[in-house]
Amino acid sequence: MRTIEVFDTTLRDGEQSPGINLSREEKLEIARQLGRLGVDVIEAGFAAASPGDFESVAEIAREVRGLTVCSLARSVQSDIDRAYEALRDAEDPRIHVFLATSDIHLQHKLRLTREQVLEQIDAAVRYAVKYMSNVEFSAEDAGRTDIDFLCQVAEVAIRAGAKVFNVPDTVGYLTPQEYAGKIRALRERVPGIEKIKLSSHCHDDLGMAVSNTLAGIEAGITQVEVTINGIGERAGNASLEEVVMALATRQDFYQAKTNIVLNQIYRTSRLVSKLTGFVVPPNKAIVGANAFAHESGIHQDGVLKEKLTYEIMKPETIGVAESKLVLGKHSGRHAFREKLTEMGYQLSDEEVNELFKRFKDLCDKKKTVTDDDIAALVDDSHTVERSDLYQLEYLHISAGNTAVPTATLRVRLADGTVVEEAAVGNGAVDAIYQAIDRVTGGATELVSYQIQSVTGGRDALGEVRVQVRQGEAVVSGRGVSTDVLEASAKAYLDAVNRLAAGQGRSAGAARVKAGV
Ligand SMILES: CC(=O)SCCNC(=O)CCNC(=O)[C@H](O)C(C)(C)COP(=O)(O)OP(=O)(O)OC[C@H]1O[C@@H](n2cnc3c(N)ncnc32)[C@H](O)[C@@H]1OP(=O)(O)O
Ligand SMILES: CC(C)C(=O)C(=O)O
Repeated sequence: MRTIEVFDTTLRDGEQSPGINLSREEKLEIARQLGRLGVDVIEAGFAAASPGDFESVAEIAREVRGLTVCSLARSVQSDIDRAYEALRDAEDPRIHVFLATSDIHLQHKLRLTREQVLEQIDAAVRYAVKYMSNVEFSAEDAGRTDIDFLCQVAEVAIRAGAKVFNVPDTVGYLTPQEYAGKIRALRERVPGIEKIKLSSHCHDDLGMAVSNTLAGIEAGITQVEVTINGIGERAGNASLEEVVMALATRQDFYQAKTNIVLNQIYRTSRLVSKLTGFVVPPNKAIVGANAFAHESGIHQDGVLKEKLTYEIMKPETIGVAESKLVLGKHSGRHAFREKLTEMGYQLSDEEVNELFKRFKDLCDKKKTVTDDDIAALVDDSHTVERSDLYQLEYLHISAGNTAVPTATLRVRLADGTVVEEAAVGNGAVDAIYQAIDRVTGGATELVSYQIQSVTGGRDALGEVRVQVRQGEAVVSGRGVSTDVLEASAKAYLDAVNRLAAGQGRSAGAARVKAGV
């Protein structure tokens, strides 16, 4: 089994993402975590870019042990000098020299001929090798470089002393077959290439960075340049977690492994996301919030019976506690029952079926159904069971800053009779309560009214609690709904139902409790 070296460039190419600017302390924190993650090389920055970058590279070189620390440098002596100075205290330093090799870059950017480029590569690598033996050369835009010229470039760099030859698909242009073809051609045609490390560095402009990296490995790449969460210039780089987990999960296919400590992957991803401010999309492979979450009933049923049905890797492998069954409108009874059991409810099949209907109704109104929502549903269903003289069937409110608040409602009585009433009030809630009083015919006084959100977000469940008095009797009522006016109606009816069931306390005791 081959071991593929992981060269992490989160702190160099990753930081080149528009919108990311890490402080020295943040870079050091990430570098330390990359050490725990077990990467082989950290590209700590581009020392010549700024005094801040220089200091970051120097600090990481001083502090982080047990791996190679590297700095990028253009093919000019001043950049190589700065890289060397910054890496002076590293346990195992590497200078990473680069120069573009595609005709487009030569003609428009560098304004050099191919001969001049070969000379500059030779001179730069030889200059860097004077400082240290561990020198990497990158042929920038190798992806669009003519293969004959790329072979010449590799030959010159290797002859000058490069120990690593990197083949960047700088603009993410190649297909996996083309990238693998380039690697095979280099291996077949460049003398001495088998004695050095051959490296990939793929960008994601067409969404093929990971595929190209993996195709490169199939073709003989021995080092992969990657970033955490795939951050990097423009659309980003090949993501470390995807490449590493593809190798780990499909060892049968790739016959290759890495030194990465897999259970540090999730933690590293979270840290980089937090410090860069780049949120990981929920559907991101490996580290996205949904990567191990199942919502649809058929999948949840399968996972409950055997995780292998829908999980190709274990969440705990990458450091995620466990996979989740997310309850939503696509969920089925198996997962719903499992959730109720997990929450400590022991309910009959009939109760679960009844709750399941109400859960589905709630899912149509609410994007995410949380444990609190489910607890509220269960509590609410118990309320209905206890007091079922009046049940709300229909509620319509008309209100506004210039309209007279009006409530129209339909209530079903225990004997099946349906009563409809309408009333106006001081506000929408008052109008509802007036209309309910008309239905029940009771002279009921509202003692207290409280409203709160059960869960977070704009689609949260609202919970209304009321106390009402009828003569000497005072009772409480509770109602829950995504619509606070419906919750208000349900709470009042709950209280009225308790009164009807003779559950009221004496007004004296209630006054003490309610502080009235
Ligand atoms: C594919 C990649 O990711 S490469 C890395 C990209 N990263 C960065 O550029 C981040 C850090 N860069 C910087 O801070 C600045 O660009 C610096 C400090 C390196 C240089 O800044 P400046 O001296 O102001 O030059 P500027 O960036 O405007 O232009 C780049 C110059 O370097 C030249 N150049 C580009 N690549 C190389 C190279 N590999 N070797 C030698 N010269 C190069 C360009 O041709 C241009 O030269 P010119 O001034 O003669 O036209
Ligand atoms: C400097 C090289 C490795 C690079 O970042 C690229 O070509 O994308």
